[in-house]
Amino acid sequence: MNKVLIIDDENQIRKLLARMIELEGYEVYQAADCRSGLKLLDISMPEVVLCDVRLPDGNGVDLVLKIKKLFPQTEVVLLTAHGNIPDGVQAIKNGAYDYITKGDDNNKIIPLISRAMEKALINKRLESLEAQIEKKYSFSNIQGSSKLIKEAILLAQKVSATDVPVLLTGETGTGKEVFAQAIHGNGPRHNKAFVAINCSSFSKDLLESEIFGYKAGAFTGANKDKKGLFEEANNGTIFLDEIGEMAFDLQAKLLRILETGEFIKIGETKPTKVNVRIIAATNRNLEKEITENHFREDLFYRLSVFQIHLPALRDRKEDIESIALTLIRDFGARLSRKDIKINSEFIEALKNHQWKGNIRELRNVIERSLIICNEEELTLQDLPIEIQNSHFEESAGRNYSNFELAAMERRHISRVLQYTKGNKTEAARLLKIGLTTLYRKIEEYKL
Ligand SMILES: Nc1ncnc2c1ncn2[C@@H]1O[C@H](COP(=O)(O)OP(=O)(O)OP(=O)(O)O)[C@@H](O)[C@H]1O
Repeated sequence: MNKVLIIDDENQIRKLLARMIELEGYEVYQAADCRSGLKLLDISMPEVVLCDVRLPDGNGVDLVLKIKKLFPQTEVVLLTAHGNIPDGVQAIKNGAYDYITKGDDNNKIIPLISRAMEKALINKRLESLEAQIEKKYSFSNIQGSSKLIKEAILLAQKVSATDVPVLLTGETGTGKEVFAQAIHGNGPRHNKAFVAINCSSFSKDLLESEIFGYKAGAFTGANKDKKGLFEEANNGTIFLDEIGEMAFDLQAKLLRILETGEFIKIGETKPTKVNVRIIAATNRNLEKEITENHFREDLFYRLSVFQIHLPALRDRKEDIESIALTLIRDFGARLSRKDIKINSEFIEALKNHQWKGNIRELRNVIERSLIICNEEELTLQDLPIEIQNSHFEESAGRNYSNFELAAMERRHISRVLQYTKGNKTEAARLLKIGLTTLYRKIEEYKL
């Protein structure tokens, strides 16, 4: 139930108001002075406060200021004396939602409370969304406790307080965008825009229009002016993903922004000035791209003032288990499989895999396994076949070629043994081979 607090020392009026408001379905609290009003606010957190001006221990107009400072999402409506407009005006300056004349405007009170309540509920929702975004854009979101990831986090934390351009390098799925968001979210620009663009998703001309914008009439189809992403990100951060894919002549324009903070829109003659922090990312070897004349050396030196390399998942194997468990918990909650158990072989197989797609691939594999799994426990069988295979090979201590019959036989026997929960007599019966043969194969394949 939504809550309203009435602060008024005139008992009769307060009780009358309380009755009226209760009849509208609100939970009503009452206080007779500033001190008990603030105390009730703290305990019951009402969304709306209806407050008299003259109170025994203070003035309602000043109280508005205090309430808004301590409880910014609460909306206050001031009850002013007849004809005292200056009080109402000052209350609004102090942050009140509105004011109303006591006694005269009784029929306006309920609609006003209802509007103030709507605003207070929006304030609450906004605060919770902001908290969610803050969490998303924070370093606490970056999982892993290996030395390599900790070093990368430490560097990123240091650079986040500055305006220096950052170049994030690392394979696909290693978290370059997650790092860019955290650097932005922890820096002085955190409450300004974070604009991301993947340079590989556009042709050269489209990318130029997207990033720098254009003037109406610049080319056929340019009917009106278009703001580019640099303007959208003004005072905030732009994240240029896959920077290695940017066309050579566009790179010159980017270099100019880095050097002067200015660029010229397509079809424009005057430069536009912006104040944008640039974070770029690549999974290419830019030094190699420079030698092949695909990337400008001067731009590289400008961008790579502060370079952070994000380690591949296979180079920080010690993180795989904890990341996997967190992902199982998160996806498990979403897929209503909160209490699912995890077989140790499942985790071992994850640790043995090469993870060319890094955390993105791990996320996808975990989500898929949870969807596929029909039992109470995640087992090897719930993993994609290539992960199962590499696990079998790893535990056999040798590499089988893709076409080797032995590899398939090993995998099949292992699965049947898992199915019979290690019961060899039952496994031999299902495989239609003798028990001694099964023992020999278990020995041979090191199962
Ligand atoms: N350290 C991490 N902790 C938790 N989640 C992570 C981490 N790194 C990456 N992820 C998750 O992995 C996925 C891929 O991350 P992200 O898009 O940041 O990678 P990327 O390196 O930018 O990839 P690409 O080069 O393909 O753009 C996202 O779902 C992200 O939430």
